[in-house]
Formats: sequence, C-alpha cells, structure tokens
Amino acid sequence: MASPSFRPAKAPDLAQLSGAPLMADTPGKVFKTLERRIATLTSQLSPPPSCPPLISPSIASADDSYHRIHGEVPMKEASWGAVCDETGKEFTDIIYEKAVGEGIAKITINRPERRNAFRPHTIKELIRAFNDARDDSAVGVIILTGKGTKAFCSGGDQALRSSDGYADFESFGRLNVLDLQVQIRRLPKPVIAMVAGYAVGGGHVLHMVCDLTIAADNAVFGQTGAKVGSFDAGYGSSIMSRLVGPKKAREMWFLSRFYNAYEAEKMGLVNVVVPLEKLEMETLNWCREILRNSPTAIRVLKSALNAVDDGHAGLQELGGSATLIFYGTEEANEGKTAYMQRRRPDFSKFPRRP
Ligand SMILES: CC(C)(COP(=O)(O)OP(=O)(O)OC[C@H]1O[C@@H](n2cnc3c(N)ncnc32)[C@H](O)[C@@H]1OP(=O)(O)O)[C@@H](O)C(=O)NCCC(=O)NCCSC(=O)c1cc(O)c2ccccc2c1O
Repeated sequence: MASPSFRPAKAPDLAQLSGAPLMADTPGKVFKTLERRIATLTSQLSPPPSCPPLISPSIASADDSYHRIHGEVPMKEASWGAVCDETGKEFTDIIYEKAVGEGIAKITINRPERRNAFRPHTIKELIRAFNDARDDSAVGVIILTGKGTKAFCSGGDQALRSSDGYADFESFGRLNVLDLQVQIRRLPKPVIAMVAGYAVGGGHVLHMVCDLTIAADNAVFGQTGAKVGSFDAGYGSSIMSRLVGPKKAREMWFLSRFYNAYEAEKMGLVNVVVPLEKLEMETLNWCREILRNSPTAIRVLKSALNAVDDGHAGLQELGGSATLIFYGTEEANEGKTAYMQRRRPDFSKFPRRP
C-alpha cells in the first residue's frame, strides 16, 4: 500500500473563480470581471473577529468642539470605602462600597466559594444596599459584581433549594431574587453589571436586568434552568427576548448552553468586552462618563426605555419622574400655594404651549 502523502488542496484556477471561460475575453475585461467578482465575494465574508476593544473607543478623542468641551474622563483607580448596613453591622454575603469623592457605589456578591450563588440572606443584603444607594443623593451610578474572577453569580444556591423556594435561616422558602430584579429595574439610577467569569442561571438574569453590562473576556453567560429543573418565566424570559430576540432566547432557555463573552456581545447581551485585568477600570470609565451627564435626563431615559415593556408599572415609573420635575415649576407651586392660602389658584400666566 502506498504511504499516505500530504497533498495541498488544488487552488481554483482563474476561470473557476470568475465563473466564465476567460480565453475569449480581452485581458482588460477579464481583469475587470475578476475584480468585480472578488469584491462581491469579499463583501460576503464575515468580518474578522473583533479584537478586544481598547479602553474607550477611539472616537472619544475626535477633534471636534463636542469632544474638546466634554473631554475624556480621568483614568484612575477608585478609592473604595466600605459601607456597613443601617444598623452598623458588617454585611456577610455582600461587600458594599462607595468610591471616595465620586458618585459610584459598588455592590459585590461575596460567596466566591459557591461561585457567588445567592441564598435568601444574600438577596436581603443586596436589597438593603441597593436601597441605600438609591437614597444617597451623592450616588449617581451603581456597579453590581461578584467577588473574584471566577463568577459574577451562579444563581440560586441549589443546596438550599426546597419545595417552596430557597430556604436558609427560615423554615420556609423564598424566591426573593424576584424582588431584587424589580428593584434594579425601577431604581432611578443606572445599574451596571461588571461581569467576570460565570453569569449563569439566576445570575444571568441579574446581569440582564441591569442597565448595562461590561464583560471581562473570561465571562461566560447562560441559563441552566432546563437542566436543573428551574425557570424564570418573568424578567428572565421577557427581558432576554427583548435583548437577544425571540429565537435566540428560546435557544438559550431550551438548550441551556453557555456562551463566551464575544458571543454574548454579538447577541446584544453585553455592551462591551474587555480584558479581565481592565474590567474595573473600564467600568469606572463608563460610570464617570455617566456621572458627568444630567441625572434627570438619565432618570427619565431609564424609565422611558423600560416603560413600553413594563406596562402600568413602567408608566407609573415614567409618570413619577414627570411629576417630580413638575413639582419644581412655578406652575405647580402656584397650585400648592393657593391651596395653602385658601384661595383659588391663578394659572393664567402659564403658557399653553403648542
Ligand atoms: C457555575 C458553574 C458552571 C461553575 O463550574 P466550576 O466547575 O467552575 O465550579 P464548581 O461547579 O466546582 O463550583 C464550585 C463550588 O461552588 C458550588 N456552586 C456553584 N454554583 C452553585 C449554585 N448555584 N448553588 C450551589 N452551589 C454552587 C459548587 O457546588 C462547588 O462547591 P464544592 O463544595 O463542590 O466545591 C457550576 O458551578 C454550575 O453549573 N453551577 C450551578 C448553576 C445553576 O444551575 N444555578 C442555578 C439556576 S436556577 C436559579 O438560579 C434560580 C434562582 C432563583 O432564585 C429563581 C427565582 C425565580 C425563578 C427562577 C429562579 C432560578 O432559576
């Protein structure tokens, strides 16, 4: 038997490439035909995989008046100060910090030995920290992350799953992560998921309900429900379908596959992918850019972007922002003052705008 030998694949000849016999044509015509067909073929090839983006896209330094005025945000580490709970006790399942001198709060799920799986107590602490960040008028943006580089969050702690939810220190189960999801959705400040490692199961839903997601290049995303006998038929399904489209959402839930950071970016699940070592710096950069902008514009935009999907609750959130702004006007004040002075209000001087 002849020994197998390596034979390079035969390159297609020009006639095959152009799809027509070339001999009869003039060289100029052949060249033009080839040029056109190569251009068509090239345009059909998928683009090369995108490199991990540098911190801040290059357009951020464009030489125009917009960029001269607004400039770039300073690239520096944050100095974090730990925050205790409202009774002065240390949190056990989370770390809650605020950046000194900046309007950034960072909430970290701190159960790395369980890939940051949450138990009811973890969720109770998260809810308290998010409430504090909401109420603190110095805070303009909140980062949600997981301790370490292996996981953002691996969902509910399966060791604590019982027939009526997750139970830790109580004799009954809870699904209180659903309350946290609603809280993040309605919180009138941007919440950014900073994801390294696994964001799976209920952890994946948590990053999806955040306003933005910055992913490290080691991030892994997916739903596990169909494999572990669980499902999130609320935001976990509806928000996902909005983010990635109904077909991909079905794929994610029915097959329960995992996706790497670049696949997730392509699907619209994350805003940007950065090298792991630049994850916090990039996230801080996004926070600082947001903090330079109008807090009221951002508040109204967040509720407006959610309103159409959130039905009455969404309209209520958006309407609440409108009332909040209206209370600051002379027109609204005239109504209140007239009531307090027991007189009929005079709204005649206020314009009825077109
Ligand atoms: C996340 C993993 C893919 C990581 O795999 P890896 O090999 O890196 O690590 P290990 O598997 O060895 O994990 C290390 C250590 O952590 C423990 N652990 C990890 N995740 C969990 C978890 N979710 N619960 C409990 N323990 C966890 C693991 O047992 C190891 O411990 P050792 O003692 O053995 O060292 C992989 O860990 C993995 O697949 N994890 C499970 C992911 C998962 O299925 N999550 C639950 C989905 S269901 C859910 O989250 C959920 C929660 C809710 O509250 C809901 C509410 C309402 C509706 C739906 C809900 C819902 O679906």
